[in-house]
Amino acid sequence: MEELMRLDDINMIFTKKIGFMSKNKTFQALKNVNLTINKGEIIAVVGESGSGKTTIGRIITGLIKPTSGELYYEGKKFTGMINKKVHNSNIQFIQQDSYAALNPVKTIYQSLYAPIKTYNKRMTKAEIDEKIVDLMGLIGLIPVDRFLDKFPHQLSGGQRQRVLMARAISLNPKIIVADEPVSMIDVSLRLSILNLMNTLNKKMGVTFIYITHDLATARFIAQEGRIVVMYKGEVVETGNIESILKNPQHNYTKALIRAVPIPDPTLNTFDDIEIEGESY
Ligand SMILES: Nc1ncnc2c1ncn2[C@@H]1O[C@H](COP(=O)(O)OP(=O)(O)OP(=O)(O)O)[C@@H](O)[C@H]1O
Repeated sequence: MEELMRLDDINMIFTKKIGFMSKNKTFQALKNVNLTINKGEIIAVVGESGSGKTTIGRIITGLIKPTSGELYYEGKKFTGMINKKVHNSNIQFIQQDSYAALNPVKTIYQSLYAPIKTYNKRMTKAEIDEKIVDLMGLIGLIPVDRFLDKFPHQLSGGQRQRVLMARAISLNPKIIVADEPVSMIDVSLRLSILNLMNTLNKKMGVTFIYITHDLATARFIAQEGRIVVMYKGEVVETGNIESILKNPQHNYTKALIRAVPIPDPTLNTFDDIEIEGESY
């Protein structure tokens, strides 16, 4: 496998100001994290709340800089954001709250159009419109005309997550970091979003970093990929998910497995879920 990004001994220390006149308090959110991300793979980062998953995601995307350690992207030192507004279009971040991620006063068409135009100055309006129609088809929001003039609040959570996927892939990224993308949407629609990530990974070769507290969805999405288990800011275990489930090494992983029922994906447990109403 070809290396795309490497996190080399990353530490992240946050400083919190506690009250007026009092001393700053520091908190180490990541401790000596080493991780290699390969081209085209799916990695599920699993851990409880506060274990540092989102912090890793924000560092990979270049939204924050680590306190120490180095990041390499395609073998070169990765400096993250070009400036505060312009992110590296190769690495996209999809957050949990799809409503907050979209501008409430812009239509879906406007939300998709702007980033494509920003990164492809030479594309004409007609070319961008064609690309938007293709993207909408790819992420399954059809008939396209039914959605383009809608505002975010007029869509369901699942539909908004699809729009975020479309916006992310519109820039032809190499990596998409999806931070709990299904935790705020209806259980019956989660599987379709997870499947969409799998499809985009297979069709476009996009590397997905799927961040979750939920081992079951991690297992579903990373069947052929890898899992990274985080505990208190450290990567405690990494490898093929089935091997880790069968033979967990770290006590936290053992506890995590005991705490949640994990449906076996080979039993197609999810297929039994009836999706009512909309099919996305
Ligand atoms: N900007 C910040 N300033 C101070 N502390 C922070 C900041 N960002 C994160 N933290 C702290 O770092 C720790 C790890 O946070 P992080 O969001 O990475 O965890 P997480 O595993 O993603 O948890 P969750 O699932 O709840 O989002 C938390 O204790 C959090 O309070």
